[in-house]
This record gives sequence, structure tokens and C-alpha cells, in this order.
Amino acid sequence: MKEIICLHVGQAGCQIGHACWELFCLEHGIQPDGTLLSLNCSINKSDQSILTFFEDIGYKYTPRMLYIDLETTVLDEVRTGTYRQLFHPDRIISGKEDAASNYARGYFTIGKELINHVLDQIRRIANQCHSLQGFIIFHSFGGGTGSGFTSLLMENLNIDYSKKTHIEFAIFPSPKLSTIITEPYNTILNTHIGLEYADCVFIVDNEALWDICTNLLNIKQANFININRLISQVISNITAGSRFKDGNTIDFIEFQTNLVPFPRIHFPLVSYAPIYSIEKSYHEQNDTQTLTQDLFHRNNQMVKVEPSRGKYMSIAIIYRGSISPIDINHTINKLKNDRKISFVDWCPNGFKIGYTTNPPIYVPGGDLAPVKYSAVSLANSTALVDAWARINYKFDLMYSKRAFVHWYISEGMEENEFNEARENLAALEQGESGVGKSSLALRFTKGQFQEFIESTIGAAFFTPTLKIDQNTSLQVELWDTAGQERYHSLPQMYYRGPQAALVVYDITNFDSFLDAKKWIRELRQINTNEMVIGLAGNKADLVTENKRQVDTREVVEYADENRLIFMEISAKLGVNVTEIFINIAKQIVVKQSASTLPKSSKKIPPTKSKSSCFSSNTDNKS
Ligand SMILES: Nc1nc2c(ncn2[C@@H]2O[C@H](COP(=O)(O)OP(=O)(O)OP(=O)(O)O)[C@@H](O)[C@H]2O)c(=O)[nH]1
Repeated sequence: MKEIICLHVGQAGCQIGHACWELFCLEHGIQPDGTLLSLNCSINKSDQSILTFFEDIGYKYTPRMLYIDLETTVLDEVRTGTYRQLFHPDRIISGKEDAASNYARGYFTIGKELINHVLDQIRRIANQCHSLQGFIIFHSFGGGTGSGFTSLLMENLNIDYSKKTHIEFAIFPSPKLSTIITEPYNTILNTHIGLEYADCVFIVDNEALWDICTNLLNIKQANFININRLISQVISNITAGSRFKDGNTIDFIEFQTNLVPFPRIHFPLVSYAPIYSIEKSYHEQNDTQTLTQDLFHRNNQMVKVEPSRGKYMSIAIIYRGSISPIDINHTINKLKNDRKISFVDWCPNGFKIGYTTNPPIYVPGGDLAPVKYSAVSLANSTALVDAWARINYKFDLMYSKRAFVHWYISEGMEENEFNEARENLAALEQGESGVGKSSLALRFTKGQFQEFIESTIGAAFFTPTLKIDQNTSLQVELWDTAGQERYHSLPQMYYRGPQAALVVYDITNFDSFLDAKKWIRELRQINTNEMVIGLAGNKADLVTENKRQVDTREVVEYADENRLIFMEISAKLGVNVTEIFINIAKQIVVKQSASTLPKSSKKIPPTKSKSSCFSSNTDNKS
């Protein structure tokens, strides 16, 4: 038996916990006091998989979990509520004071007072396990406890249980359901830690859930009870493979292996189907094909992003109910053949399918209609970049004025941590949206291309050699610098004396061309006429997909006026990549020959662009 321990942190984590345990109890035939409903219920004592989430203490079952909140109100409701006898009282841990929406209070001050007690309780639960598989942590990104205390907990879990799996279900902030102004800070500070310590984070966006409640379930004024019940159905589907062994189930380790191609890209986009109310259920078709198609519709997604703006790296679908495996295969093959779903080039067939015959359960009084089948998809998609961009933008607006930062500093946090966290998050936002200068550097120096390349933080350095003609080769010092605005000051360090710069824009993004112009203006100011400047319009391969936003003629005109070496290139296909570097190098050689400087060993310093900066260093062997 591979046990899982659930940790519910903060108000959101604990309230989602109520909904989940209510549903798990219904699914496993467990009554609110922990005893089994009856011997003839569908799940009986011989089914050992119940023990993944519940502990058998002889006369009843008790959830393998902890409720943790820094203040007591939410947990007092559990202590006095219908399920009070289900939970072990020691596993409901509350403090006296909340974190006041401040990550630093959850992490440094108030959180520190509670952490040892929490770790003790976790140790006790872990000691009861036969073979602990890992932890699921439920929390919000936006709350002080949900963000700060979760970070503290994750760091400690990774000391004590580094080999175990750490999965998170995290609530992404939505202004519609929350008025916490500091949520962007808390979200980014928490994600910064999660990037390192979590194996997989399933994000649930309250705004998407609000829309689902309003549009698909006709709920006039959705509240957290409606939203949490919906979330619990999704979580139930995702964990069904670990809780029921009756089909071709996927457990947590398999998720991770199949969904996370790179350790930091671990935020699968969650979708659920079917979602309809009891009134509508009489008119809806509920077959495998409709179910599967709905999973790829933006209305059924748990995060508000446009799926067609991204590409999939991997997709796991888990079906529930007595669906025939032949039907599933047929549907997935059709999905692949229709080519409506586009995968990244390096993972063209990334489907992982699981199913459990155990059907979804209707919660009495719930909003979702009772259905025979359901499905959840977990998709690692580059479309999620938009969600990160939204939150990063809000962070930048506040942080540019250092608004509210003093509250964090007064709790013991250093301001530098804001910068570090934000830089770390830049990589997630960048995704495919970068202009492609790092891809260009990779193609040029190693002849390789990676569909998903992490954005440059600071600067990267290469020393390739360029063969200009049979007699001349040039050793180049190439600096690939981060192009984001916040690094504007950084390239100044490299500017002293560069001989060339290559500025890169993305032909499918007009703003990137405007940014490129800005960089060129700045380069000219710093280096007057000395520097050879190249301008590369990257992603030329996307022209065939009608994605061009920057007109070549306009750029040619601009390049002529500004004496730039201009070429449209494709780092992906390797088109014009070496050529543009050679053209720049040739012009450097011409300038060198014209100057009085000796021909050997000359330095070409760094350069920059909207999202890139390179500097080079020449060895001219004639
Ligand atoms: N889906 C969902 N979101 C919730 C719930 N309760 C709060 N939230 C969201 O969670 C965020 C606030 O976090 P909370 O969990 O309330 O705060 P906390 O972690 O207890 O932290 P402090 O109150 O600062 O100690 C906001 O984005 C809320 O919209 C809930 O029951 N369900």
C-alpha cells in the first residue's frame, strides 16, 4: 500500500479540504463518524486502496491528513461540524493569529511558531504508513498562510522527506473573489519556492471556476461552497487512480513522469467534464467523444487561458465510469488525427491515458448533475504562460512603487527576496513568448533548438569561432543577455568597448520590433558609430502559419536608415543564423582593417537586444 498524506493549509486549503473529504467519504462509503456505511456498499473492507487516503484504526477510518490554519475560525467549524468525529483532533492545528495576507508573516513570524508542531504531527502520520508515497498540499497562492506557511512547510518537507512526491493544488488569485491587494506578491513569493520544491502544481483559478459556476451551472451568485465542491470533483478524479484499483489507473508517480518534461515546468492545466446542472443533464450527451472534446474547450478549463495560444508538451486524461477502453482508444486516435491539438515538436504524441471503472459520485445538494462518466485532463501547455504574465504584470506595477513592501520587511523579509522571486518567475512567463535570442544563441553555438527554452536571467556567455572565409576565422565572445526591462541596467556592464551587437525581434510580435528599436537607439547613444549592429527578425518559419505582424519592407527601410545588417532568420530551422553572424563578423573585419589597430586578438564586447544582447571577442587569424 502506498499512502498519501494530505496537508490543508490556510482558509482556502482547509475549506477545499471539507469538500474533498465529504466527497471521498461518500465515494468510499464512509459515514461522517468514520464508520463504514454498510457491508454491502460498493467499497468494502477488502478493498485495500481505501488505505491510500484513510487510516484503518479498527472500528473506523480516519483521514490521513492535517488541517493547518494560523487562525482558528475556519477550523472551529470543522471541530463542531458534521464531520467532527471523522478527523483526529490532533490533526486539526490552528494558531491564534492569521497571517494578515502577508507572506512574510506566514513564513517568518507567525508561521515559525507553529511549524515544529506541524512537523511533529506529520511525522506521527508518516510513521503509521507502510510505504509513504508522498504529500498533497492544498493552499491558496494569495493568502498569507496559504503562501507563506506553505513555503515554509515545503522547505521542511524537502529536508525530512526529500525522496517523496510533493504535489500541490493551489488556488490562483482572482479579483472577482478576493479583495486581497497583496496577492500578486504572495503568489510570486510562494511560486518561487514551489518551483524548487514541488514536483507538480495543479493550479485552479478562482475566476475560471466562478465563470463555470455562472455560465455552465447557472448559479447566480457563486460562493466558495459551490466552487469548492467543483474543485473536489476534479481532485477526486485526479486521485481516483490512487484510491481505486479497478481499471487502468494512473498513480501519482506516473503523473509526474508523464507530465513534467523539465523539473520547473510543472504546472499542468486542469480541465474537467462533464459540467452541467441537473436541469440541463436531461438534454446533454455524455459519451466518451463528447466528454473528451469538452476537456479541450476553454469553458471547461480550471485556469483562464486561451488553449489555442499554446502548444501541449504532454497530456494525461483520466476517465471514470464504465467506459470501454476501445472507445477511449478510438477517441484519442481521432483527436490525434484531427490535429486540432497541437503538440510541441519534440513530444508529438504526449498522451497518457488512465481509467477507473468507479463512477463519479453525486453530492446531495450539489450543483453538478449525477453522471455515469467523467474525465479530467491534465495538460502541460505553454498556454499557461499567459496566466503567469498576468500575475507578473500586477506584481511589477506594485513593486515598481515598492507599495506594501514595508509590511514584508517588518516581518523579517529582505527586499532582495522580491527581486529573486520575480526573476525566477520570469522564466515561466517567458515560455515561447520570448523573441528567441537564446534559441538563436543555442542554434548558432551548438546547432540545436529547444522548443521550450527558459528565459535568460542576467547573461549567458559563449565563445564560438566563426569561419569567415578560407583564410579568416574569428573567435567571438558572445554574451546572450536577458532582454526584459528590469535588466536594462545590466548590459551597461558589458557595453564598454563591444564591436558588435545583434538585436533580435520576433516577426510575429509587433511590440518586439518597437522594443528592438528602443535597444538600437540606446546602443547608438552608448557607442556612437563604432559598433556594428545587426537586426534579426526571428521566427521566420511562422510566416507559413500566417502569424507575421512585422512587415519586412518597413524593417528594411528602418535598417537602411540606421546602417543595420538586417536579416529575417529562423532559430528553429537554422535559417540565416550563421549567415547573420558572418555578415556582422565580415563588417567587423572591414572596420578593423580600416582602423589603425593591430589585426590580432581584438575584443568584441557584448551587445544587446530587446530580449537579447550578445557581445563578442575576436581573434583574427589571417
Ligand atoms: N477556491 C477557494 N478559494 C478560496 C477559499 N477561501 C479563500 N480563497 C481564496 O484564497 C485567497 C486568500 O487566501 P486564504 O486561504 O483565505 O488566506 P490564508 O491562507 O488563510 O491566509 P491569511 O488569511 O492571510 O492568514 C483568495 O484568493 C481567496 O479568493 C475557498 O474556500 N475556496
